[in-house]
Amino acid sequence: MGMTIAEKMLAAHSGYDQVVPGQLIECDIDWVLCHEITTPAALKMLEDRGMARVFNPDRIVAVPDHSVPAMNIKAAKMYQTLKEWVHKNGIKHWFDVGRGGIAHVVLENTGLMKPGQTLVSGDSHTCNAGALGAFATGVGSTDLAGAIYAGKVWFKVPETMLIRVTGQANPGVTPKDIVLEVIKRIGADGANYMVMEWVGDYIDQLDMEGRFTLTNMAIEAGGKTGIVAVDDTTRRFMSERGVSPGEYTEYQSDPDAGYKVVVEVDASQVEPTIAYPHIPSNGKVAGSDPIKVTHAYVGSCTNGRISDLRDVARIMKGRKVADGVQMIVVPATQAIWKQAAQEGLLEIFVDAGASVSYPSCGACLGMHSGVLGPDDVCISSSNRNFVGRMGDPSAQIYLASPATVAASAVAGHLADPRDYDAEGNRVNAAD
Ligand SMILES: CC(C)[C@H](C(=O)O)[C@@H](O)C(=O)O
Ligand code: SF4
Repeated sequence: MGMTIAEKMLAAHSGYDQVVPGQLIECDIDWVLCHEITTPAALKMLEDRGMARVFNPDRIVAVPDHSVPAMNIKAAKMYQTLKEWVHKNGIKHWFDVGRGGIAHVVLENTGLMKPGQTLVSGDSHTCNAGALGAFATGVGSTDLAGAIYAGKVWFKVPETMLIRVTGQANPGVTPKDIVLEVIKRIGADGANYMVMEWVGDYIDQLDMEGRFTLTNMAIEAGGKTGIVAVDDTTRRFMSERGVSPGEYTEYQSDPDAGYKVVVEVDASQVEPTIAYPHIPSNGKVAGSDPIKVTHAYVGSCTNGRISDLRDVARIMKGRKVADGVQMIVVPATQAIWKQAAQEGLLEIFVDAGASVSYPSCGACLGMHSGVLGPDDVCISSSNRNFVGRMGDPSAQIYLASPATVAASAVAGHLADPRDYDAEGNRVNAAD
């Protein structure tokens, strides 16, 4: 039987010609991504065993992002631990505060991580990098320690779910809506320990930013990772980052590859979707209920990219954030922040009455810069709406595309991005 892309990559990294789902392999890891939250525990484990070394200082990318700039002494210490380790071990790719941003988005733009490679990190959204046609997955601190020490991790070869998205999405429908629709259909555990491989003409036409949004959310369906095969869009993205096709391996799934499940999505039938509290699979059509919001958040490794900010600016331009709503916009990286400034997007947000923050995970996981209080209601472009995720357990989090967040911030309640056309003109019933 043929193999899927994921199986081919895992075989190539474990010395086999062929692997099958369920097989245990010892996998060579090309890249280890480290941030300040989970890396200190891994380093402590190694230290306690007298194993404090790194397999290859050139193959580790370190980016503090969750609790930086530090908001308390504990966070400052975690940052120090990461930084001291980086300097002590000569870790080559260090993106300090002011030079980085959210680790996943920093990494995708460096040109370091290439198609066909393997990546682990002590972070569940590591699946993000699968959009490059790579195998990227989150691991716990013990496996992270193993990867830092030996450049290897044990995996059980996952089954693969094929998600075929065909047709043209209607205006106002973004990759975030597509992935929320898929998670709604299959459930928050629908892809448990499976690779989610995205194919179809909708994916073929999708830019890299949209593909990252799709693979980023694999974990919200329980997936081991998300993958999009390399095509001209990927090649162009890599060459814009100074990497030519000769420098990486492209894998395609065989026509007779075995898939555990096939999910068919007609993009033309998908509507702008909002995931209601408290689980990302709780999707409903945007505009169904005008529930009042107190917070609107644009950012995260799912939707804090330049195309997301442009989409928000399209709707915010010349408008105001509704009274009673606190809107926070967090460009995912320094480079995106700068680009947004150059394009005048940040000015649009500020003029609208939004607060523009520095690149970091920010309020996405309720650590700083916009923690929610009791009974707050937030519409967010991030990826998780679990109880207590962004702060107080009584707060309500609604997940949506950046456009839906912007439309809701202006309206002061959950709203429909289709109320605006591609130029940002109001098209449906006026407020
Ligand atoms: C802090 C980190 C371990 C965590 C993760 O693994 O995803 C965070 O990034 C999140 O989004 O919840
Ligand atoms: S932006 Fe949010 S989801 Fe992404 S890594 Fe940071 S905390 Fe996790």
